[in-house]
Amino acid sequence: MSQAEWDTDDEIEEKPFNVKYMKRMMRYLVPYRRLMTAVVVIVLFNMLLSLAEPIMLAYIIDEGIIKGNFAVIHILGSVLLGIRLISWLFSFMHTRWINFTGQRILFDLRQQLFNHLQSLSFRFFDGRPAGKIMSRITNDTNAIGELINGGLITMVMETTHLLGIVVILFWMDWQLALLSFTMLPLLYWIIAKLRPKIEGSWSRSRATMSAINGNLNETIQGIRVIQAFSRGRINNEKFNGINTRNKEAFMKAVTLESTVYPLVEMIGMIGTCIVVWYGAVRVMEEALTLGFIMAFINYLWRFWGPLSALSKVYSQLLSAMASAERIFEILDTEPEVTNSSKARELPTIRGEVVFDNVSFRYEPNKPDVLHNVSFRVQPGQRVALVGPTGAGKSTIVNLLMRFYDATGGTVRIDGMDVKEATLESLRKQMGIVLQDSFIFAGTVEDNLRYGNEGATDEQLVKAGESVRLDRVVAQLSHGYRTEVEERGSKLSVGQRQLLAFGRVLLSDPRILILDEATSSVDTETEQHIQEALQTLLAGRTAFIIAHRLSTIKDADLILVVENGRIAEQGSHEQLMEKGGIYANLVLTQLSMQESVILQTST
Ligand SMILES: Nc1ncnc2c1ncn2[C@@H]1O[C@H](COP(=O)(O)OP(=O)(O)OP(=O)(O)O)[C@@H](O)[C@H]1O
Repeated sequence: MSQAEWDTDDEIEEKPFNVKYMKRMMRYLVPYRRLMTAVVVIVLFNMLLSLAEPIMLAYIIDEGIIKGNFAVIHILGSVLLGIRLISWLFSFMHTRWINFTGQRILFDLRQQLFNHLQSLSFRFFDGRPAGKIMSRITNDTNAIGELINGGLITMVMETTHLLGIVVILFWMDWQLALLSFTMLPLLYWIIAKLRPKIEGSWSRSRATMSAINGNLNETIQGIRVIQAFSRGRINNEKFNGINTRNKEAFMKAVTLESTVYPLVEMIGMIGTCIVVWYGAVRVMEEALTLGFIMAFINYLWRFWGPLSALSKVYSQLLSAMASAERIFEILDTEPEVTNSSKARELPTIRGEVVFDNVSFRYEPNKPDVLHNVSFRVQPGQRVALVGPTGAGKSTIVNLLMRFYDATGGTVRIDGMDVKEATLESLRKQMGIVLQDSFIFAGTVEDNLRYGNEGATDEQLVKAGESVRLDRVVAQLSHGYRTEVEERGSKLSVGQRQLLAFGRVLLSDPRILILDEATSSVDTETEQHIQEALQTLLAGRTAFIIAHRLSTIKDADLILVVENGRIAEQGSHEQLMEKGGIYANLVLTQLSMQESVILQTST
């Protein structure tokens, strides 16, 4: 599937039947093959029982009611009742089993997708909207689950039903059977003409519904910006447009459906009328019995049900094909960054980091964003990455964490190429705190333990104290057990930052990466963050994407990144002496600070 399909608003709802996908979907049934075989046997047996009913009814009429033979009425009546009871029991069993296997298949598929998604590299998520990935895991798995579960059983059941009815009708009276099928071509024509229109409207209704969901999602996520820009009225109009399209598509589908199905029934009725008329003549001629005609009409009525069920399963099948393609595309995407065949555990590291002529590009056909980057960091050194926005600072960090693999050159930690280390042993020894730290739903404690589930309570409290989180926690209603809600929405930006520091401190990484704390926090929190930082950085190699002069000045090594290159490197003093880009940057910052001081003091 092309990237373009991820980018479009409407996903293709149906695809032609594909044997390969079908076989692959059927594989999910394999673990439940015994249960499914039992279901098919029961369903077929039930079908045979139900096909016997009209014939028995005919016998009751002809031999019992007309001839006044109560024994026939009693015996066959009891048999009919018995059949109903058995059918009910079997239906109960097969519905339960189908639901059970259906849920299991959905469970397996969702689990497989979820596990796989977690192993996929950043590049996969770069170009794919989260909403669409989520919809694949929920809607598309449902579509597949419904098909391999209910749909296939319906197909087996209704095809046998249909065949059984046709055979019985021809066996009873082939001329009458042919006569009753005279309406079939008309019926076929109507269904073939109108069904795609109905399906099209339903598909539009679903597509507009997903646009409604997308719009709602964006509105809730972006409510602050929406209100700040007073976009309410414009957004209402936009939503009104999508909402109207959804309503119209739904109304069209319902109107078409309510026209087609009575039409189908009416045509069925015409077929039945022909049989009644012709049958009545033959009953009067005593060529056929009343019971016979009743049974014939009964079978005829049953003929339309399977036809309509099968046509529904067919469109279900085609939409499951589209879902299968999307799901298998995800499952077939191999993680780009993986453990190589000769990957080794990275022993406890000292923290020496070397970038040796490293180049990198995010996409194969795009230009490099890093060009021949080389530097060496000694264990325990503090490195500040500075440079304009888009220069490549985060990219350097991404390569160190192996979120992506360098396209040229090598990244070495303690002399070992990171590509030769197992991902887990590498990332376990690294810690990262981003500018906007992601906090998970759960308690403060859950978030702190995220990188070290086995930490003792004392370690937890100590980590909290070390990063000044204890003062925040003291104000919370349930201390460390306080729920912080999704994304830590109950905490301020600064508090979230301290929590993220605590989390990383408890995981005790050897190399630490920090996207320097935001400036959007108050002076007191800022001071706490600075103090927390000192504890956090002690004894570790640290990479700081630095914006504040104080952090930059204190660094052991400053890397000035510009246009994907290390334009300058050295200590503050060395770079100031050089009088290049860095010195200019510092002078600009200082003059800005001075002018702010001057402005506030006048
Ligand atoms: N996932 C991505 N896919 C494609 N291009 C990307 C991706 N991430 C970053 N880039 C591009 O790579 C270049 C370097 O980006 P990077 O995020 O490393 O810059 P930065 O120096 O960290 O910037 P900032 O200070 O604004 O965070 C930019 O031109 C950016 O557009």
